[in-house]
Amino acid sequence: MFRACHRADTSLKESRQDRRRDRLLRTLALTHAGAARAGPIGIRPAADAQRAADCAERHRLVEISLGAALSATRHRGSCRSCRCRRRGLMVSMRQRRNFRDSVTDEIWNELLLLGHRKLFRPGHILLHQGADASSVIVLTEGIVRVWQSDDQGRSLTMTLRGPGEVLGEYGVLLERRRSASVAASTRCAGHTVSAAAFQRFAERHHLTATVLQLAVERLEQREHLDAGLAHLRPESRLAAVLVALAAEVGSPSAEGIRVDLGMPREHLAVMASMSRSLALQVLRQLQAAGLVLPGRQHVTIVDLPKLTAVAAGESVQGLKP
Ligand SMILES: Nc1ncnc2c1ncn2[C@@H]1O[C@@H]2COP(=O)(O)O[C@H]2[C@H]1O
Repeated sequence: MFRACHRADTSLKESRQDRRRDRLLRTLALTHAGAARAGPIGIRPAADAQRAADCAERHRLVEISLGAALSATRHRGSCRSCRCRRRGLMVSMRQRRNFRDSVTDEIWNELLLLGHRKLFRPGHILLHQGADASSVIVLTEGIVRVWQSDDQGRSLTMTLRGPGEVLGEYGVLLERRRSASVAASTRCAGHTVSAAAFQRFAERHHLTATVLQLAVERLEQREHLDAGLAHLRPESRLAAVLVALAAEVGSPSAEGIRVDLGMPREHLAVMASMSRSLALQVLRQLQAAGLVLPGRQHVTIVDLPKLTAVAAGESVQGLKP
């Protein structure tokens, strides 16, 4: 009787252990499939395995978007979408406010309806410096490069701008010629709205001040960056430029925050006020320290919190001072 009970008890225990092991293996296999790069997400019951895999995918995105630290406000967070209570260090990214963020869906859609949609190939020039400002382009997809040419024909890239921006607004609202040229860095789509229609739209919705305020904020940020550049070491200068571009047009990718430059990497040198050879050397140093992954026409920021620290002039492990 005792033996029978003991056997029954043992086989119960074994089958429980087997089931637990099975669950574990299935869960790990599923989560591993879904989260090869997401890191451990804990062991869950088999019934939850699919949800765990979905969650791992979401986590990766959550982590990447939150991991894109610009504001360096670190906090402990958990995944709200699946309530799996996965805790970790998360950092919130403060992306630049643009026109799209400043208006309701209704107003944005009304603006799009005022124009006609156009597609632009990489390299296409949307606005020419010095030309009459007869329209604005409401950018809905892609990234553009803004640059100015000086009297000697040298061009200075000022910034990159992304979807949700109104391009050519300075000339139209201030009734001036184009202050800069704008070209598509990637494939772009936008709605061209005539100057008169945009002015009426901005007045109707009391948006003239908002558009000008966004422009002033942008110019102030550029001035702030330029002022900082003068005092910083080369690696901090380049890091500051990359961090600023990430705030403008960075998008989450599997490796980190991808910044599509739409120009050879050497052009970053001009933005960071240094020679091309020095810029390439610094990029290699940042790459060796695991902070960035340079591509042909893009740079992926692998560790934005550290790059932000470098931009602020702090010393970072792995980067030679
Ligand atoms: N410093 C800048 N930062 C961002 N965008 C700019 C900057 N300078 C010019 N632009 C944009 O480039 C456009 C060129 O034509 P506009 O001057 O009409 O309007 C300008 C802005 O939309």
